[in-house]
Amino acid sequence: MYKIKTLNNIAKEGLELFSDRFEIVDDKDVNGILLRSYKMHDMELPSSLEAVGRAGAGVNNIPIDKCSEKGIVVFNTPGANANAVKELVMAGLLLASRNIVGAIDWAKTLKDKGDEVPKLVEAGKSNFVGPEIKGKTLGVIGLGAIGVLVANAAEALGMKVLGYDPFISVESAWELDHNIKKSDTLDDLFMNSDYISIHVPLMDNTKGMINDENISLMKDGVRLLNFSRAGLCDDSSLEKALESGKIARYITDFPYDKVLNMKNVICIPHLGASTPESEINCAVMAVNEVKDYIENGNITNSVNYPECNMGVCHATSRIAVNHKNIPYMVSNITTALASKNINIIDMINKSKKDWAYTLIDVESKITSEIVDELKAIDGIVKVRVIK
Ligand SMILES: NC(=O)C1=CN([C@@H]2O[C@H](COP(=O)(O)OP(=O)(O)OC[C@H]3O[C@@H](n4cnc5c(N)ncnc54)[C@H](O)[C@@H]3O)[C@@H](O)[C@H]2O)C=CC1
Ligand SMILES: O=C(O)C(=O)COP(=O)(O)O
Repeated sequence: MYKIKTLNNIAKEGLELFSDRFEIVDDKDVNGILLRSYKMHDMELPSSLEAVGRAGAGVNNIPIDKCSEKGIVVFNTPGANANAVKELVMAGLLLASRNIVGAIDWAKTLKDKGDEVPKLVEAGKSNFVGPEIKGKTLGVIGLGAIGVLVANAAEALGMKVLGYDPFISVESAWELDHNIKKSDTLDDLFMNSDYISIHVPLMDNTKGMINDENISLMKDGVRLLNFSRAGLCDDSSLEKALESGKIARYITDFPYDKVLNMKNVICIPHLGASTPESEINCAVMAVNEVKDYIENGNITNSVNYPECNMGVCHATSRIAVNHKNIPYMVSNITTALASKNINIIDMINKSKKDWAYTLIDVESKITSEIVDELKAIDGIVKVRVIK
């Protein structure tokens, strides 16, 4: 029986897809983990762990390098929550413009003022005037699953849209509305945008990408939206810019104490992916990925190991080997098998940056002696007998 542990609530529509070869348990020694935003960095990774499935996009809550070194494949669910985030970003654009939150708060103060309310409304409303988004320029940083949807939706609402993504995928480029202008540099986007929305992952090279230097290039009164991760904006730069009015409003899906105390900030409690549709999409995708990896050794949408698919095994046995992407691995593995007179009938070897994966179907039963021999090869970090 394969054991799966969930570290966050995972939609039942996903969990139900596990066959009766799987059980959801609360043990330590599990084959797979499913999670959303749970921070795994301080968690001990058991030697039994084969797969981590992030039902969502961002993987900064998972110790990817540590997982790679232990041969644990980390999956995410690209695009599965993108529409949910896009819809909230569209709301964010309007919240950034029309002082809707301030106005609603003020309207609540009129409670119990009887027949006076309509008169007070008409007298007070001029305090809450805010600009339209139509005709204004939105700069979208990161044109992946979410950025593309945001750019296209803003364009459909009459905005001019500038996009910046030096690593844009061919698929995203195909999806992008032809009216969206490419910004060759980030500086160019900062200088020409009335609204800026960030849709990049939090990584070492994107951390603090909104800082004093970049803010100084922005238009006075720019409105900034961050539905990606808190760490993309430098705290003290943000605080200064909001205080001076350089940034007129900051809308974020990632509240923390310091930002909650800043002026002109609207905080949403990380609701980007919190729709039933997105929760189901993410759970279904994550479960299918983890299940196919554990049962068949196939890898789809991993962030640390390469894509690999040999379907269901029809041979006598299948072995999966996670290893470093270094010379002689394939020859060492095949030599070890040949030395035991094991004939290979199908095989894939793929690599992704520093890590590689070899999936092999053979005509004989795999013994624990062969597994131990493979495990002893320098560079191999995990060996699994799938069948
Ligand atoms: N608020 C929420 O609930 C959610 C937040 N997110 C956040 O949004 C981020 C983006 O999500 P997706 O669009 O689904 O991911 P994605 O992987 O489809 O897109 C990310 C894009 O950023 C681009 N990129 C990377 N580094 C860049 C850089 N330095 N400058 C410009 N572009 C760069 C990539 O080329 C890629 O096209 C996630 O990493 C996550 O942090 C994602 C889902 C839900
Ligand atoms: O998918 C992402 O990156 C998100 O930020 C969504 O997080 P959640 O699944 O709502 O905890």
